[in-house]
Amino acid sequence: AADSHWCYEIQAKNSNCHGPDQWTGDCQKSHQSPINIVTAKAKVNHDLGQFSFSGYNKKEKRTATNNGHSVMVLLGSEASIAGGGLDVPYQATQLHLHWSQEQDRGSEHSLDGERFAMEMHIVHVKQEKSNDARNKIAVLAFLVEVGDQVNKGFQPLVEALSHIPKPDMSTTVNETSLLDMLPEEKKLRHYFRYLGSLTTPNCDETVVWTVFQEPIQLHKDQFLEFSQKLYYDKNKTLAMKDNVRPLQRLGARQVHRS
Ligand SMILES: Nc1nc(-c2ccc(Cl)c(S(N)(=O)=O)c2)cs1
Ligand SMILES: [Zn+2]
Repeated sequence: AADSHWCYEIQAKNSNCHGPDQWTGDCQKSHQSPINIVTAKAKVNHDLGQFSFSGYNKKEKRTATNNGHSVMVLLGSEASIAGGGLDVPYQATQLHLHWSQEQDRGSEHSLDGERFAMEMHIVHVKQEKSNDARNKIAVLAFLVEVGDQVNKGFQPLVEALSHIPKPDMSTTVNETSLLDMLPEEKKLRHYFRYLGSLTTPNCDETVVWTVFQEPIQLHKDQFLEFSQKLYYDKNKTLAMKDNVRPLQRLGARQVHRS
């Protein structure tokens, strides 16, 4: 029921769902995400080499869904990553985003206290079984900056948003390649790495995080579509925005950098 379901602070104010400080599962543990990354304290690790992206350049029709917390694009495991200091290859399963309406509070991670307009997460899972559960999932996190440059690679997703205003609605996204949505590959050499969790319940502490230094550029109008076309609820009373978990304590963890 809505009372027991998890939600973001912006929703908890007006309904009896459980906001971030009431999230259960692993959400109250000590290796949580997101975090603020103090870039000067990140330790250079030369094992953090370049990523090799496979299937990221394939133009595919995909399904986008409003799942009541974000817009999620299913990636049907035809894309995968290797390298980037990861122990084995990981298969992409989905991408989704977090955002606000303001340009400085829509990202989940922050860099030296700076927050961005949005954050895109491409979620991957390990191809083979392994006993180490701490890195079962690999999320590639891209910060998004807003400017006057149209991001052509984002356009198919932006155009799909008006077809999925309410939770549990899905639509087809025309040919997009993941690579077209990202900063150019040679700028993806610089990234931060740490072990953390899902930023949504049950906040499982099974994620090896990669936060790229180079932001994605999006046009202001493309950015505004997310908070203007999507809703958290079926009555379209609450626009979907600020689907951002508060910062978590780093604790004894070390952040590394490539
Ligand atoms: N129902 C939903 N699930 C998610 C989700 C699932 C897996 C992962 Cl890994 C994440 S996150 N933000 O940690 O990347 C979010 C969002 S909304
Ligand atoms: Zn996410």
